[in-house]
Amino acid sequence: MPLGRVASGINNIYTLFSEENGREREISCRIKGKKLKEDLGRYNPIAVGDWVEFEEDPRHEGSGMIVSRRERKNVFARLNRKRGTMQTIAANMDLLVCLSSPESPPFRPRFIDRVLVAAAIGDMPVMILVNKMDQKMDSAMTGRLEIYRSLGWDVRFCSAASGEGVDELVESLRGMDVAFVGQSGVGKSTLLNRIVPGADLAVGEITKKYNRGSHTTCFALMLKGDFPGRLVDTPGIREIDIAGILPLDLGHYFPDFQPFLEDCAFSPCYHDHEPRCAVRDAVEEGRIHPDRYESYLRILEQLQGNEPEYVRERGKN
Ligand SMILES: Nc1nc2c(ncn2[C@@H]2O[C@H](COP(=O)(O)OP(=O)(O)OP(=O)(O)O)[C@@H](O)[C@H]2O)c(=O)[nH]1
Ligand SMILES: [Zn+2]
Repeated sequence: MPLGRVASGINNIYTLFSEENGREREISCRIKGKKLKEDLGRYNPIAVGDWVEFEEDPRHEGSGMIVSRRERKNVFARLNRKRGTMQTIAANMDLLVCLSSPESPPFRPRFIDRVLVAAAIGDMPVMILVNKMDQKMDSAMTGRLEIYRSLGWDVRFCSAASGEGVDELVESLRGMDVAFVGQSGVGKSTLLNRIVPGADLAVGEITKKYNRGSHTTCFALMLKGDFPGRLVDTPGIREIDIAGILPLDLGHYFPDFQPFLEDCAFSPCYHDHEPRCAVRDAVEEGRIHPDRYESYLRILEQLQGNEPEYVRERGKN
């Protein structure tokens, strides 16, 4: 059965990229029988980046039915709070680029921390990319970026507007499947238009009143066009709610906590109220940045408020 890559999905109609005799075709598909066996009551059983098997309709060239989904190597997903289900934003990516900006919208390390946790749960590697490097960066921001770098994340800078840093970025992404996430208005569409000429993504004006962008992209979208590798644009995200892990395991998704996790007096330890907690001691001693610890506490609180059935559900698949 032919294999296709999910490039977009709107209102249960999916566009697949499928290669046939070295030629790329687009197939418009629905899910056969409306449900896949891989569908575990998720917000979306199929996500951009998925590999799926499909049957083409012999009477309508270019349209067909998705029959099954291949196992995923990784996912980037969040909890859709309204529906209480996991929403997969992209699957099978070599890299997730977490895009941010210094001033408009303002730098939000708390958001980046959530992206890093969600990506780690789904086994997706992350690059932290600061766009709009023409804007002013304060010392709190550069300090935070330095922490990410020291913890092993690739931290880069560019300006989609002027083009500075973009060539180096493109060089580092060559041949990879890469999804871009970020808050609305950080410049994803501007950057992708620059990287993939002809991508023609809508660029929104920053809503000045709130100093944040409005939603001009509606769904994740795998771009066509001239790039060696697949690039995926995602809608501007305001919040990322974490799910798929037990609250007690959250500390393992903070690499800066790793050296201390074994030394807490109580086991298990939530690292929030227990006496003689090695993580809290490390915060006191300045060995863990207090702001990273604050991110941890907020995510912990959110996880503890999740419905029980979404706590245990694995982030993957
Ligand atoms: N100063 C500056 N402005 C930029 C840069 N890159 C993009 N912008 C501006 O930022 C605004 C938002 O850009 P978009 O590309 O629409 O942002 P987005 O992240 O795609 O936003 P959503 O579609 O809402 O997710 C636009 O007015 C861009 O012109 C940059 O490097 N520097
Ligand atoms: Zn502890």
